[in-house]
Amino acid sequence: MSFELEAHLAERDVSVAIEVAEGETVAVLGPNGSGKSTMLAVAAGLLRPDSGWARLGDRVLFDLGGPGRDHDRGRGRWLPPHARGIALLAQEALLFPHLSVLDNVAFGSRSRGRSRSESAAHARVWLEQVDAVELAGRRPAELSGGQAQRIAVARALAADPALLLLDEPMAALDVSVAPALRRMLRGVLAGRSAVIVTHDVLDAFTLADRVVVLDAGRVVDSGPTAAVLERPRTPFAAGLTGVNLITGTARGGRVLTADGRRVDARFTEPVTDGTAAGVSVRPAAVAVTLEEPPASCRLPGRVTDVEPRGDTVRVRAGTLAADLSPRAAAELDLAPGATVWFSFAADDATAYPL
Ligand SMILES: Nc1ncnc2c1ncn2[C@@H]1O[C@H](COP(=O)(O)OP(=O)(O)OP(=O)(O)O)[C@@H](O)[C@H]1O
Repeated sequence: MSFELEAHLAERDVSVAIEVAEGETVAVLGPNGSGKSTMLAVAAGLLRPDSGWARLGDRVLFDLGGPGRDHDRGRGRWLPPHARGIALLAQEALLFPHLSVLDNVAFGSRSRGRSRSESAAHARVWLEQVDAVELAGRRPAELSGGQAQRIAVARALAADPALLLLDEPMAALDVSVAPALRRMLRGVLAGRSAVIVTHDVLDAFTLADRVVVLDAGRVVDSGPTAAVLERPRTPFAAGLTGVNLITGTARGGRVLTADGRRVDARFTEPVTDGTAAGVSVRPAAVAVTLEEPPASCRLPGRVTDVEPRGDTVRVRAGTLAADLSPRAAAELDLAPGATVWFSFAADDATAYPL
């Protein structure tokens, strides 16, 4: 079902909105404290905002009024968590420790009055979906973190939620088990309306149709995953994908930075002179020289960091980064504080309106 939410919380300085189309998975990304968990808690009914509203399908989940809202319908409505048709999956699996895996997954169905055998049969179907049938008889204490999270997914899905909320489901797991869980989630999220909070850009690329980027309690970017992450509008989004973001103003088919540098790049779409524009360029496409190069895209910088990364060396100067071969880095003999030039070919840089 489609989902729409708007929430304003003065005490937390959070004011956010999100839309999820029917069958779509939206990833919510943002630095610590940007409001991701707050947004999920409001959607799940665990936290009441000062104002805002939400609907799931054609049902109003809450309507506490707010800016631009027609207050005559459903005013003051606040459905409790269990009446929303929403399942929230937390970082930790939070299984009932005294119940077997099967009974954990069957719990919701049992508490809705279905028979024991019917609930168990239903639970087995969901255990199959998460590839964990063989764990049915175990207690939560006998599961690994990854296994417990699979069971939590089965339990959440067994309630047949119209919307699934996932709060960093991979965060508490060992990196070695995350890929298998990510694959499983990709299967169960297909065609389902879901919101996933994550710090991991790989989750966004693998699982989400669209992303919403939060910063300091506001939505600062949203759109199709590849467009938002490959053409970032914020330093945070650029940092997630590891691309350089250079911002400025469009002028005569180029981008003019605030300190007067001209950057040539391929524009993805026509832009009007004078409007804000961004340029993204991968660190691997950036060269570093000591002398000012003839390249048309060149920016001066003072080295802040030189970091070996396997077969490349990342050289940073403030927000600019370049990946050099170890040999090139050694020849330049770079150290923090050195003054250098970063340059790249216009063909390697993408410019877009901000
Ligand atoms: N229980 C609380 N009481 C008051 N303010 C809170 C509470 N929890 C969070 N906040 C504040 O609300 C804002 C949003 O926090 P929130 O936890 O939603 O961010 P987040 O993006 O989920 O962060 P993280 O990535 O660290 O989990 C922050 O300013 C935070 O300090």
